[in-house]
Amino acid sequence: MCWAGNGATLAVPNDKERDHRISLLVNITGLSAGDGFKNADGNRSSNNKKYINTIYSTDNNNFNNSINNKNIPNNSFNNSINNSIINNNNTETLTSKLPQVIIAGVKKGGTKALLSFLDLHPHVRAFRFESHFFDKHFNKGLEWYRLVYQMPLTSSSELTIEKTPSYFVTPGVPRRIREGIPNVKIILVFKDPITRLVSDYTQTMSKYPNIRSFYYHAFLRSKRERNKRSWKALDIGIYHKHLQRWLEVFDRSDMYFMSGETLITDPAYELQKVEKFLNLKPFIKREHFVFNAKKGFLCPVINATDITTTRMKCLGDSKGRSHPQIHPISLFRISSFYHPLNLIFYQMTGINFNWTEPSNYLQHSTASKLILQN
Ligand SMILES: Nc1ncnc2c1ncn2[C@@H]1O[C@H](COP(=O)(O)OS(=O)(=O)O)[C@@H](OP(=O)(O)O)[C@H]1O
Repeated sequence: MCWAGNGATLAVPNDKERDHRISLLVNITGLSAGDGFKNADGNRSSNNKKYINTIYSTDNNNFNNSINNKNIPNNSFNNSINNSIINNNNTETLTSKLPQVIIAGVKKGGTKALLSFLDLHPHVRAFRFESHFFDKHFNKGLEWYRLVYQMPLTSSSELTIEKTPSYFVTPGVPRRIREGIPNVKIILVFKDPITRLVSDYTQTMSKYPNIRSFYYHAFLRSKRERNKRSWKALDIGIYHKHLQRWLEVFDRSDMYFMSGETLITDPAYELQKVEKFLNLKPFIKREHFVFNAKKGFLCPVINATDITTTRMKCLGDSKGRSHPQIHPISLFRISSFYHPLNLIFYQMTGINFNWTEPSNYLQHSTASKLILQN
């Protein structure tokens, strides 16, 4: 199994699996191998083989485009498909399964780190893209999700896992997941909403360098645009509000809440707890993670049993960005907003995440004395 870092190599299937995928698509679409799928404009694009090859392109954008441009008749997915392949040793049938585990958020909580660390486990197969099936593609049907969206071929002992962080905040998603995959387990990684917010802002800055200041977004924009939507990034951190929707639909025992902070400082500890939650054989150890000074994070190592052949696999550049400095007074003000909401969230989850208290942001600031005195 190989982990695709951000924008890095995609797990390309072997020939056998690729041929199998092609025949599968030909079956479910009713097209012959020479026919082409139509793109969004109704023009025939390329032949199916080329289409499949595009799916397995090593470029994430190509993958997403090929999925978005496709125009496959919906009802053809209602047929039940004999989707299986014999593994290389001819010992077991592998099938594409709907995910048994979904990492449903939170955005910037450490979801990619968690997915890639879990993928170290020999009985886990991570789906490497954010499918957005339950929030954006639900009308395409579960078979589309499972087959056309390329859930990996797995044996009966392997778990398929995917992550789409926007699920956490999208109303309707918990119920869709529950009804679509009744036995699914949900994992949520929570980070201090302030760190999460700054991380989110940093990501937006990297895409739109001319974005207005953090201060503007946090304090001015919502006032000025009182009747419009307030800053969405701020809303994501109102965890108890979003979690309520999940708890109305899922048993607490089917959900695992993780600390994004511990995932950074001691990933093995968190991963071992997840192994228990998923009834996986214990596998992940502290030796699987080595601190990389350049990255500033613990990175997973492949082949951790033999130190001479280990290889570090840090996450890509978009994970672990350096954050802009935000004025402590701004942080204090936002923290004062989140703090009472965090307490409700701690009560709801039964976990004290111990996130930074508002006054801590002011400890080294002269302005703090003024604010605390008044
Ligand atoms: N080992 C390791 N290496 C790098 N980064 C790590 C790691 N563990 C956790 N993290 C944290 O993951 C944050 C990104 O979170 P997500 O993957 O959930 O982001 S996203 O929602 O998919 O965009 C990312 O946020 P930023 O620091 O803002 O980049 C990291 O803090």
